[in-house]
Amino acid sequence: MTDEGLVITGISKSFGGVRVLRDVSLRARPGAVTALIGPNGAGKTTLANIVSGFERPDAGRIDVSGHDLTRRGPDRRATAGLARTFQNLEIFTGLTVIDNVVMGAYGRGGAGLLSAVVGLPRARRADRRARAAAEELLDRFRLTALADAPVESLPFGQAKLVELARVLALEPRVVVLDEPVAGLPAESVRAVGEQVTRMAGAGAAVLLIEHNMRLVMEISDHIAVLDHGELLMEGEPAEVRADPRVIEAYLGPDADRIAPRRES
Ligand SMILES: Nc1ncnc2c1ncn2[C@@H]1O[C@H](COP(=O)(O)OP(=O)(O)OP(=O)(O)O)[C@@H](O)[C@H]1O
Repeated sequence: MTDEGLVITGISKSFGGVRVLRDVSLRARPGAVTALIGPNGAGKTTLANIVSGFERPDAGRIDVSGHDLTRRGPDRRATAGLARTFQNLEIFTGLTVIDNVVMGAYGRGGAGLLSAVVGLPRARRADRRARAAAEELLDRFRLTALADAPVESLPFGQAKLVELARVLALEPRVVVLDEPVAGLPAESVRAVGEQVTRMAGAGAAVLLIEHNMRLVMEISDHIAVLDHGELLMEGEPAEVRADPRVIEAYLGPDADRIAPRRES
């Protein structure tokens, strides 16, 4: 069976009688970057919370790789191959850069952290594998020189890269990234963009929530626009950028100045 990636069907959600999402359906295909954009308060993070199991929808369902996960908690979704980053930095302070990434590599299975701590032989093998995977990721993110630095000593941009490397170490099939470049300097934005493209290139279904339109237009294969909790439209970057409804609701009249998608 072909992998369906992330399929969001008919999601609705209200908080205290206020409707935040109304019948939202959306698909993030494996091997592609699907962006979810829209004005502040449109409901993007709420949808990400529902996808990752931190909020329950009032209606609708969430499928990952053909499995209905609507009633599953975040842990069960992680086992099904779903990973998520948050608007705030989620790193393990008190650990080094490499140990942060190793934690991700443990998360994808093997002997588990507890048996590793106890020191079982199988766990030692898993530990070596996790370390090798983490070293490779640090190399990819150009963080090798900082491997043994305490993660909290890093500038925000680099700490964000560590977070992304940890998520990649999970080898997720579906990744939800909530504003991964907010507050990052241009150089880190480029590095994150490269890695997100690479994640999709490796076959992951990426759902990218982001306000940086230059990045969105450059790395997305498909864009969905949420406005007041409803899907306004979806399409390829060029279509979205030119759509009068999207310009009116979100992009503004300078939309044509946003860089087009790089042809590969
Ligand atoms: N737990 C909650 N209780 C009550 N209202 C909430 C809750 N979470 C979100 N909301 C409301 O739901 C609406 C959508 O918020 P959400 O954070 O999903 O939007 P967003 O599109 O992610 O915005 P931004 O781009 O600013 O991050 C907002 O009006 C917000 O105040």
